[in-house]
Amino acid sequence: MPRPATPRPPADPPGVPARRAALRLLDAVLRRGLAIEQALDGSTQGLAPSDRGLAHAIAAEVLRRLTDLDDLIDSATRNRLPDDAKARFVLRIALVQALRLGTPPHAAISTALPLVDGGPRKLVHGVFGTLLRQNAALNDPPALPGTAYARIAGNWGERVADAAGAAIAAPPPLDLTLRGESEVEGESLLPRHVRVAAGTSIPELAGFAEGEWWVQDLAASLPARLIGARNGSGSGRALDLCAAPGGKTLQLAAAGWDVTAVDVSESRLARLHENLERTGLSAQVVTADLLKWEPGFEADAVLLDAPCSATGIFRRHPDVLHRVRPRLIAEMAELQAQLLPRAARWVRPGGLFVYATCSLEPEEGEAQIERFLAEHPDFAIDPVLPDELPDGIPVDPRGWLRTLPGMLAEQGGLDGFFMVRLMRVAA
Ligand SMILES: C[S@@+](CC[C@H](N)C(=O)[O-])C[C@H]1O[C@@H](n2cnc3c(N)ncnc32)[C@H](O)[C@@H]1O
Repeated sequence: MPRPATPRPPADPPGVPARRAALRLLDAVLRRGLAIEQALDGSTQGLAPSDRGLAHAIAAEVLRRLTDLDDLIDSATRNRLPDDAKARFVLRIALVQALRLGTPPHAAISTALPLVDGGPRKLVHGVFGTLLRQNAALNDPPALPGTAYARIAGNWGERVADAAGAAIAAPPPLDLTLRGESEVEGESLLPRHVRVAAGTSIPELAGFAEGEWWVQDLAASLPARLIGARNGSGSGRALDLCAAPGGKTLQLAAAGWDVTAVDVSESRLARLHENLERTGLSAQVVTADLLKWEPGFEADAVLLDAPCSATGIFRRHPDVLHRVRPRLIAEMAELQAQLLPRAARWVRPGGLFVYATCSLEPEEGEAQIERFLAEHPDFAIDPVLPDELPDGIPVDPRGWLRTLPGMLAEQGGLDGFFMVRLMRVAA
């Protein structure tokens, strides 16, 4: 006997699928501890690119404003909603659209209510309506989550933590690294750098299809700059370790190095291949786990852009403010401590070794290098020079570079990074 067909759930009305995807993204970050980028494909399957973009924008803005959104919600509920209550998630999505993203309130709430499913629709509708009637507003600049604020303030002081709050108030500008001498309109803070306004459409900008530039935060462009151009005769060999998606590989290749780029992630290396193709630059690309791989040669320059907690890139990836915990920082520090001495072995005597992380945590930067130098007397710091940097970024007296929230604030800021240039000297 044919089985009776299971009734299909009714299709979502227009506008709802993007909000449902935003809900899935927030669940992935806040309840499962994933990065937005990790969850994006799975959470937005089947959506048109514009809806995928909208889902991402809603989730990212909720994460920038989460503390203030929750304070508003708590001010309008008699019994505090649990942190993981569906109703709280749906209210965050509706409120952020009405208060931050310019969505008309009736559209924000009517596309959010279906997400409550069998839950308390009346409560969600009521809290949303109450807050809008009270002309509720979100703080500017936004408050960081308490744990993130305490960690930044503990490491770098309250001024830096306050600057981090200010840095997420608006999307940051976009930095382009130029392959050669091409002209792109915008502010240039270093040679081969141009800064364009947030929201600029990348594919429509002149020179994109021709591969004349690539998007790379100004701070992220500094480690490869510390290696510099390959001058003189012969082919200098550079190892770019943890290379994907390849911003630094492109810089090294454009500067004349014979680059071997290594990364363990095939999907991220696929983007590196696309980037090489678009820019017409070349590199040998190796898929390998650096804890096992051996290059079989000593390089003139080695760049290790180590995997890290990524707390320095919170402006574009606000999920790190919520999901990075001390345990993840400790795990990353352990991995870095294993990668550093391996990478160092592959630097020829007299060669350069640059270590970088996009983290605000001293455990992943300063502490790694202090320990490495104590254990490797054949390496010494080759201090970063002020004229290698944009005005307004100080070199640490110990010769390394630490970029922090608040630096270059008037020009739009830059990501938080640690980087150091070492030279292999005789032991
Ligand atoms: C900070 S990202 C690299 C960004 C890249 N350098 C750029 O400029 O585009 C760190 C990279 O380390 C890679 N990675 C993590 N563990 C690794 C390992 N054991 N061996 C090789 N690569 C690894 C990750 O796949 C990730 O692509």
